[in-house]
Amino acid sequence: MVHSASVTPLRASAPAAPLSGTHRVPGDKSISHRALMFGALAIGTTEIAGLLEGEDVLRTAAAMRALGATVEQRGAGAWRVSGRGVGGLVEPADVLDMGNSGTAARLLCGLLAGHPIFAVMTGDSSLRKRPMLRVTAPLSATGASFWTREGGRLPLAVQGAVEALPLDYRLPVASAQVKSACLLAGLCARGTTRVVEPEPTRDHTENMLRHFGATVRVADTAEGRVIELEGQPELIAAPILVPGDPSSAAFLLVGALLVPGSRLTIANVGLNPLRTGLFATLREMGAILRVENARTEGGEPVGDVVAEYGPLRAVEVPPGRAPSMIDEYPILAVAAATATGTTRMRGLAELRVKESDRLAATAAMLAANGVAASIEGDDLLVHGTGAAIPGGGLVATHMDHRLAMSALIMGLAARAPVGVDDAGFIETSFPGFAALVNLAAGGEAIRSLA
Ligand SMILES: O=C(O)C1=C[C@@H](OP(=O)(O)O)[C@@H](O)[C@H](O)C1
Ligand SMILES: C=C(OP(=O)(O)O)C(=O)O
Repeated sequence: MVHSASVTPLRASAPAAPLSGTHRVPGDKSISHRALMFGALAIGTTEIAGLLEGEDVLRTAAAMRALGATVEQRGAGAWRVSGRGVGGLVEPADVLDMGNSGTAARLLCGLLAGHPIFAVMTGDSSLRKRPMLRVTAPLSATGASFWTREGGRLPLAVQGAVEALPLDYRLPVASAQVKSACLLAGLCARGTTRVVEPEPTRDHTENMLRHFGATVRVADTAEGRVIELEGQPELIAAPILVPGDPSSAAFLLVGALLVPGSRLTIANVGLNPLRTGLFATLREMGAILRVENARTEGGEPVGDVVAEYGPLRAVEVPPGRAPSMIDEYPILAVAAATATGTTRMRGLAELRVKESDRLAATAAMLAANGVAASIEGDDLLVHGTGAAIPGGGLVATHMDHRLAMSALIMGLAARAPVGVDDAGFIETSFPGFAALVNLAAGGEAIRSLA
């Protein structure tokens, strides 16, 4: 289950045929983490269908087991979680290793803060560089104590609160992980936990809390979006249907926009409006991208997304859109590389603290393949070629799945093949990525570089 010590270099080149057919991508990563965590906190047995079986989510599954929940795989994507009730998690016997996953680590901090137990958490060398103070600082106000490595990095130790106090916290950055950590801690606290976000971020936590029976109020006010949770609810197990991950669908859909003659459908994609900023941006760029069979499933909007090849033009992406497409900038940059004109993506400071410094790494990925890109403050500028990307470069992925997938999609639309130094981290969020691209391309567009 864990990314092995060996690296997986891959190379992508223009496919012999356009991308076509109807395909599905694995389950949504954000919803999958939360399904396992809420299942572990609920009374009864939660049946999950469509769970993402990527390494990040498997880390969460292992952590929930270590905290006393029963977590079983029943079939492909079908998982069963028997929970311990809010406040019922037990002290783990060993260190919790969250691998490459920021979401798993930060949400778990919230969950642990509310339980009177001691735990130690670590992660891989990418996760150990990422800031945890953004959660440990607000969570300390519950009464929990955190000890982190210098700079607020993992490994960390936590002694959870005996009687957690409710938080009243205004997020300094737009982050669904920080919001969710506060709400998870608030489950164990007596009284109302209040979180204010400057910009709305993905609301899967709020939706799932309601789905399990908690009382959550959301109001848009002059100070931002205010979320209030009534503490110490009894969460009751409820079935969860995980839609396809729009952040994963993005790679194949952009591939279809870029490879001449393509027409591709990704069925069953989650279309929560707080996740669809990329699709809005691509449409502004002139992309032929439409939703068919729009429906609601398991409380989340879902649809089949169809993409067709066509020319793209540069746009300016406003900073306020970042939360709704925060993981999609590397693949948007690939689309922008083929567009006519210069695309400016504004307000991307948060990209510096992802699995890698995605702002620098995305610019370097483009530069290595003959596309001019620059960083001005927190903005990324991509000078589109208005034609095929030159390609021919080897991209350093820095343990970052989204860079690896973006670079490989770029290779499909480039004149010369594009290599990536290590595609192994794609397993964190999109198992089977290369095979699915090759299926859509009807041949080996992505192959081993070894
Ligand atoms: O809450 C979540 O599931 C996520 C929130 C985002 O992170 P931030 O909260 O740091 O913006 C996103 O980048 C990550 O992939 C998943
Ligand atoms: C940023 C990401 O995930 P996480 O923060 O969970 O590592 C991502 O999947 O792009």
